[in-house]
Amino acid sequence: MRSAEASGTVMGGPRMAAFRNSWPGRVSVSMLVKAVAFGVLTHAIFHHARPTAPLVPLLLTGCVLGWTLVSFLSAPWVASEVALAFLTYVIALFASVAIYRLSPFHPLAGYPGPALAKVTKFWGAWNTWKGDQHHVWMRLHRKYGPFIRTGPNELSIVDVRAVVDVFGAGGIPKGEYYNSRRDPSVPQTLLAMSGEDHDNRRRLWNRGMSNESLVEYEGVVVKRAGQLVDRLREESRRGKNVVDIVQWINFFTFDFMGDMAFGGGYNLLEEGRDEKGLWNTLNRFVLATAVVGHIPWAHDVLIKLPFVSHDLVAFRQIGQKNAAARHQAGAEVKDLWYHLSDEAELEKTRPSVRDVIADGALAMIAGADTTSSALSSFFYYMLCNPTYYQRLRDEIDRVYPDGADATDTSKHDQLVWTDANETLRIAPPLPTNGPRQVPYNSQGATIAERFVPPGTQVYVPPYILHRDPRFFSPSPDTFLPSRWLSAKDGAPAGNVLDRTAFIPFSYGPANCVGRQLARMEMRMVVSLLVQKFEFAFAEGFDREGWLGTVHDHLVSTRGPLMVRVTEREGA
Ligand code: HEM
Repeated sequence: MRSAEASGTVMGGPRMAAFRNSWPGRVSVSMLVKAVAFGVLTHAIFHHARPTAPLVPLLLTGCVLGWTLVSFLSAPWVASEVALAFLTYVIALFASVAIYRLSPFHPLAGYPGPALAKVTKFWGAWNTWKGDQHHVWMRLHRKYGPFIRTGPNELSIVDVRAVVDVFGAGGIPKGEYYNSRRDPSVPQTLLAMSGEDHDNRRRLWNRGMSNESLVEYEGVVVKRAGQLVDRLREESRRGKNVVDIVQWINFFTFDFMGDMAFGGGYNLLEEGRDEKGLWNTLNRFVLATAVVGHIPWAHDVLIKLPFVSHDLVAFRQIGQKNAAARHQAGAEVKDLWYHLSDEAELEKTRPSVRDVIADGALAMIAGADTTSSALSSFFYYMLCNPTYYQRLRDEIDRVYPDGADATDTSKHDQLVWTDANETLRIAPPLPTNGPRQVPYNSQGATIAERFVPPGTQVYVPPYILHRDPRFFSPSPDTFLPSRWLSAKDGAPAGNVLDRTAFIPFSYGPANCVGRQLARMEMRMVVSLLVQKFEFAFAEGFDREGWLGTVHDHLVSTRGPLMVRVTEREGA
């Protein structure tokens, strides 16, 4: 039949046309075999060459190439045949990938996990989109144990030895996940760096977060915390005195980070509303980067789609604009910018403005959203636990009697119940944190005494580690601040069985550089607000439902937390 068609002897007749369109009856088996072979070959090439960033264009090129070749080899052909060949090629390609990832030949075959997770990273992207990655992984760890496969080349490990093996000095570097979050038009931020580059940039950040620097920033916290009290006082004097405490805390942390990082620029507390939608932009930015982090190869393509890129670009621009303005203005105070740009000229070479601007958006996200998340959770758990709330208030009234200045940080070491450890344990602001990646060009790594092959991304998720009875017992799922008290504070000892498992600020050389600042901020705000106000859940507020609004988008985002706020007598 093919030779007759090719010679043109039967071309064009109506019966022939009908016959031609009646595929798959007349499709040649050899053509299908070729399509399958090309699909498997494309997989083999991709597997070997490991194209990361531009995978999509390569995939498409491969598809088109396969299509053309199949079409050519099975010529003469008709459109329906080519369509079927192409479809067969694509199915064969994806089937080959899926079979390999599920097979005993895959290097991670020995690790348990759901089939979908083993086959595609879209599973992880979907969980992040929904915001419940921490809950999904928790269920899997409870089913399968400390090691689970959460992606084709990805593990989540809940073992205290992994904290040291992964995050400790000599641990595992950052990889594709962090690179994909990066704006290709600007230099890398501290967050995405590893090795020597990280050490060099981190030295500047460490200076900006040293004890001396924190003393400089205290005045800024005091000013903004005072402004927060004023605004809540105004609200408490209004009719229903019900406020969304999450929103006010957001405003506080955003304004404060703006002051500290860029010498000022945001005035959300003063305006009492977020007219420019900064928080929404921030939240969408956090979500977009978290989803893209799962599918790094898609970043270069997604970034070009206006509805995806809008928030990524908008937020980066806000951070970079403020950073540039601060650079122009020069140093008035020794803010974070002063240290990051080495205005004291302590380094051999000063970082370029572009380098410092790159850390602009990072400072806002890393500093504002995290602290806001921790403070919001603190208020939530405090209000859910009236006995704890009473103890906290008694302590603050004792340490700062008769309305004494509750911003006095010299008394912070007397604040036992005000410490936020239990909130950071039960609701870590980065519930699953970011992964590290065993380098491709390595021999693999040993993590918690198990071999992990090159290229594997490894998570050690704080949310799950913190609720593991091997490390926090009894009642790891219960908010129990007394577990952090030592015997001298009158608490039963032994509730924190292994402190290395407590990693809300991560661990090792790339742990949170701002943790002392965050703790100082939290103690100050809690002391001041609890001293001045009485808080209670607003009537009818769905307190159980609020937990469902907390989403794991790398940094956790949260919905409105409606509380009744009343001024305390004599406050
Ligand atoms: C309660 C508040 C905070 C929490 C729970 C928190 C948590 C964390 C965690 C878990 C990491 C490691 C991220 C990773 O490995 O991918 C991190 C890194 C970082 N944090 Fe925080 N953070 C908080 C507040 C702050 C503040 C106030 C700043 C100040 C700007 C800050 C700046 C940073 C920076 C720059 C890094 C990157 C460090 C590096 O890669 O060397 N954080 N934080």
